[in-house]
Amino acid sequence: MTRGVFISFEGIDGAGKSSHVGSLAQAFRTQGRQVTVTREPGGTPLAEKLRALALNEAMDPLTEALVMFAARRDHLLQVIEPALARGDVVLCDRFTDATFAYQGAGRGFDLDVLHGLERWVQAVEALPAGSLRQPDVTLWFDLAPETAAQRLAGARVPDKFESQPVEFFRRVASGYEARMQADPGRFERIAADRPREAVWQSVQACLEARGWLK
Ligand SMILES: Nc1ncnc2c1ncn2[C@@H]1O[C@H](COP(=O)(O)OP(=O)(O)OP(=O)(O)O)[C@@H](O)[C@H]1O
Ligand SMILES: Cc1cn([C@H]2C[C@H](O)[C@@H](COP(=O)(O)O)O2)c(=O)[nH]c1=O
Repeated sequence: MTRGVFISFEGIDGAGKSSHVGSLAQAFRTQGRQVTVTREPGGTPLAEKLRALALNEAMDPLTEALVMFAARRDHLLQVIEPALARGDVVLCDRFTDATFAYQGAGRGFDLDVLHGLERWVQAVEALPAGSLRQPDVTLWFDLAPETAAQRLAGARVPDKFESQPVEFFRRVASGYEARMQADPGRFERIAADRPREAVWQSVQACLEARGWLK
């Protein structure tokens, strides 16, 4: 049976991730793969309710981190693990790197606590004890916060995170950088300051190089 592949998309708000999720899903389907497209926080009825709270209600950083990980646990068990067991390609718009970047680096919340939560939440039955479910590859759309803000200006009503100042997103970007340094083999850094077609070429090239896309 074909092995499932778990691909996450990361970056600051407005970096241009979501624009490529649908195109990548189509590319995999054209090659005969079953694809599950999902997002975090969200992806299940419960996690979507938690998403609405996380994106719209003020809460302290620990509460925010717990809400993100609670949504993730439900999403992993209900959607991601069954899809990987079926052999699907799972395209997930954000995963745990976002928690380290936003709650950890952005809010300044304790990274040790986040590592602990990661260990609890991402231990799943399909993996040996001590292993955690992580994406096979993480596409990090790297864009200057000023450019992302310009792209988002007027595009939609900003939520709690999108309303944060540029300084917050500089810290978030440094959080992504730190996650990449800690696990360089998993990350692909995509220069997102180029026209959409050039960014798409890079996305395809990364997945071709790993042998997942022909
Ligand atoms: N390469 C690009 N050049 C210029 N504009 C772009 C590019 N890619 C996306 N955009 C535009 O930038 C805005 C943000 O794009 P998109 O929603 O894909 O970003 P995102 O990273 O998914 O953001 P969020 O995480 O906040 O949902 C949209 O208006 C989109 O049309
Ligand atoms: C998973 C996750 C997400 N966030 C933030 C990042 C974004 O501002 C929103 C999600 O909105 P999007 O339009 O779907 O990108 O949530 C976070 O702070 N922590 C997380 O773990």
